[in-house]
Amino acid sequence: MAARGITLGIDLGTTSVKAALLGAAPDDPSGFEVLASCARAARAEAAAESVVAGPQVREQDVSRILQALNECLAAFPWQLLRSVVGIGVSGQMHGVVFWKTGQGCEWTEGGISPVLAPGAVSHLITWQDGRCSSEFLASLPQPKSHLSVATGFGCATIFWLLKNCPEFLKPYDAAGTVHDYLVAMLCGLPRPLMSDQNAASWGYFNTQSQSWNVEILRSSGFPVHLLPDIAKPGSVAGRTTRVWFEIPKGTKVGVALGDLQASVYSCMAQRTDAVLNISTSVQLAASMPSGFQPAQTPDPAAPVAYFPYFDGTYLGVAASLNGGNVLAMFVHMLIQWTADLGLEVEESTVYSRIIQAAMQQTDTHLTITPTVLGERHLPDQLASVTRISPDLSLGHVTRALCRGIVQNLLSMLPVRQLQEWGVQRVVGSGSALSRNEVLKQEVQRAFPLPMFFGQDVDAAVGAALVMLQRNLSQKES
Ligand SMILES: Nc1ncnc2c1ncn2[C@@H]1O[C@H](COP(=O)(O)OP(=O)(O)OP(=O)(O)O)[C@@H](O)[C@H]1O
Ligand SMILES: O=C(CO)[C@@H](O)[C@H](O)[C@H](O)[C@H](O)CO
Repeated sequence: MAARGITLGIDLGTTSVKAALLGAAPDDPSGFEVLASCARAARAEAAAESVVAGPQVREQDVSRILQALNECLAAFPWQLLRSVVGIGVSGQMHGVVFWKTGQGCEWTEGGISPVLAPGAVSHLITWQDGRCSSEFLASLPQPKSHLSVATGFGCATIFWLLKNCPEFLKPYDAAGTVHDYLVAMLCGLPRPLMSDQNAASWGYFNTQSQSWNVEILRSSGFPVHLLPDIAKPGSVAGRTTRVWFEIPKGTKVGVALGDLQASVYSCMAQRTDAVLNISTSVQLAASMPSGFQPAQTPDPAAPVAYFPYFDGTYLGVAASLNGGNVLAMFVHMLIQWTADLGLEVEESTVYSRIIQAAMQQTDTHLTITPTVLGERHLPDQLASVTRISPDLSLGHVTRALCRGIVQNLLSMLPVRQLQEWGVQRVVGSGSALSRNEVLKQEVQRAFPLPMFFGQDVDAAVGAALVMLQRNLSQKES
């Protein structure tokens, strides 16, 4: 087993935290090997901290996220952790967490080495947060960016807090995504650093000039001091300030990446590959030709967005809000109905039974449009079920739900468009896909292109791979 030049990748996802240890493997066609990996459910959903926020709020408790991370790292062999020379971090995009500089975390004694615990830090207000209504978003200034602003985007959330509960922001002087927060804490950064991947996901960021829309924001009273400094994705943010789970003090930490870009990086072997990632949400992404520049005005009705990737390139992305989370909602509904009938059933049993039932039901007329959470380009269009026949078995419903998730995505980014971009093959990733044979079948049925399925810790592997391939030989920027 390789024990030199190991990189650690961490992905702070919506449902789970994942970590992977990677080593160089010159004899493998990929050039790397995954030495160990681990995933832990974060179970971080929390009630809103701000009293005015309504039922659409989606917040997560940062201490739960860090606890899941600690569990992942504790599960790795210490011999491998000792050889870590770089840490790459990615996570759920768009969301925002606030903290007080110098007091954002505490290092508590946890056995062999100190453990990171939250200090003066808010909840994470996630990308799934729905507090910004269409009317509220329409009242915000027009961004000078090719990306429009949706609910759950950091800058929209900050505007909402500013207008509805300005007191909430008072104790804090720094903000970032939750993965920017982790990087800032590991390195003791005096000001958070953010890659353009995450900055674009907050809104009011111009990817061409690589700058925030500071004037537009300032003239609307936005607290611009909360905007992080920008750094290149793939560059080094700093070095760890202490030994952490046997990882030596002074280890390089990369600027945090978006989970979308990190997943794509882990499995896009060629520029002609498209990546289909199904985890909590779903993304279908392909490389834009080098030199591609998106139109400079936002189009809120466009189902495809162009997100920054590496080295000034872009990904064309259909990012659906309705993916594995819709299946998870269905599973929780079944558990609740069963409980209402006086019975108890385990979540894992429900997943395996519904998947088994749908494997028996190879086709269905039932049609489910699964957009329970709306889509960013169609926030008010919710889910629907049509063509209901008397045979409404679990198998029919599960198959129709899986098919609906895939068809909804393809209605946003049709295969024809992928082919025009030169896509020749689709790589499937994400744990909602790898754990669900029915979803895989529906993906294979829907794509008239060769399909290849990757691993299920992709964003963590991507974050580690960026460190392995792009950082270790570079000087800090
Ligand atoms: N036992 C199971 N069998 C099959 N699928 C499952 C099972 N448990 C969870 N899932 C699916 O996996 C999804 C969670 O995927 P994952 O753990 O990759 O989330 P995540 O990485 O936190 O998401 P993201 O990276 O988008 O934030 C759930 O939404 C659900 O659809
Ligand atoms: O699914 C996510 C978090 O678990 C998001 O970060 C998505 O990756 C993101 O919404 C999308 O890819 C781009 O908008």
